[in-house]
Amino acid sequence: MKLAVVGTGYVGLVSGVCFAHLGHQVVCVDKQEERIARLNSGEVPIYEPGLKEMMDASAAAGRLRFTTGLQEAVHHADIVILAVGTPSLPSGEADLSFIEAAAREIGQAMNGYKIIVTKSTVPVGTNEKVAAIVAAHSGHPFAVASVPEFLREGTAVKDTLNPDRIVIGTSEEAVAQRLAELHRPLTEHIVVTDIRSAEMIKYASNAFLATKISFINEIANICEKVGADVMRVAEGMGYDKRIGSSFCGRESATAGHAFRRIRKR
Ligand SMILES: NC(=O)C1=CN([C@@H]2O[C@H](COP(=O)(O)OP(=O)(O)OC[C@H]3O[C@@H](n4cnc5c(N)ncnc54)[C@H](O)[C@@H]3O)[C@@H](O)[C@H]2O)C=CC1
Ligand SMILES: O=C(O)[C@H]1O[C@H](OP(=O)(O)OP(=O)(O)OC[C@H]2O[C@@H](n3ccc(=O)[nH]c3=O)[C@H](O)[C@@H]2O)[C@H](O)[C@@H](O)[C@@H]1O
Repeated sequence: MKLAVVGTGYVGLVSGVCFAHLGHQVVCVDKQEERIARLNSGEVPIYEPGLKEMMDASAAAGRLRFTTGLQEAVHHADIVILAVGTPSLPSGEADLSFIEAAAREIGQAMNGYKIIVTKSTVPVGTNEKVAAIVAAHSGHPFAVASVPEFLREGTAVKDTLNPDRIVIGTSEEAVAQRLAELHRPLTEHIVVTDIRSAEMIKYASNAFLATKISFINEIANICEKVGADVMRVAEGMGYDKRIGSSFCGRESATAGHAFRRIRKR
């Protein structure tokens, strides 16, 4: 398939490289000229095991390009993937200005039917906003879909090529089939649902992981008071398949950006 990925941060770069690795024709776009120049010279701005090797191989095979030209990338693509940042505002709300600007630019660049996929982590209702913005700037037909990303920094390539599940939110059967075809080589666990449920799955998953960390921190406080060893407590709990051992204490105690975003709410 012909893909454009808008945003070459952690999510966009790793997704673009992995889709090219799977044999798709991928054009990655970023508005940062220096970042694109570095990527075009083979320099990878982040370290993820396997990423550079896959990027070099796909670029050499002509399946992967980097550009600042969003219009040419959109013209090339059947599927346009939005992977721009959605940082927290001081209020704790997600800053959707990058999403909105990218949707506007995609609308202006449209030259025919496209499936526009949001991979960025966005609040429920955002894909409807994206659709409204694109429609306001283009007369061409298009569909929007929510395909949230669950990768972790440090294991991003492994997580992308072997995800626990892929979630596809769309209101159109043909779009679901196309996106399922794109992701089928990665996993058999493909959850197809409506757009709002897909957006909610991402937020609910982040919230649940944050809850696990908060819970074990509270248990750690109690352990200190009663003279118990929280690591052994977490291990003893974690063997229970209903509970599981991940996000219960093995990692450091400083949570990542998505956790902080949830905690502020
Ligand atoms: N980093 C992570 O571990 C994960 C992040 N996410 C979500 O994925 C989204 C992207 O995250 P990151 O890749 O970490 O963000 P990032 O901030 O590292 O990268 C975003 C990139 O998009 C570019 N960009 C912004 N507007 C643009 C435009 N109009 N045209 C072209 N390029 C544009 C920026 O220059 C930047 O390079 C966020 O919503 C984040 O919450 C989801 C799962 C994991
Ligand atoms: O933007 C997003 O939505 C994405 O960002 C997150 O990334 P992040 O919030 O940075 O959180 P993680 O990288 O998953 O890290 C969680 C943090 O919790 C900490 N942690 C984890 C487990 C644990 O038991 N204790 C603990 O303190 C880790 O050390 C880490 O700092 C996730 O990795 C993505 O799947 C997520 O959806």
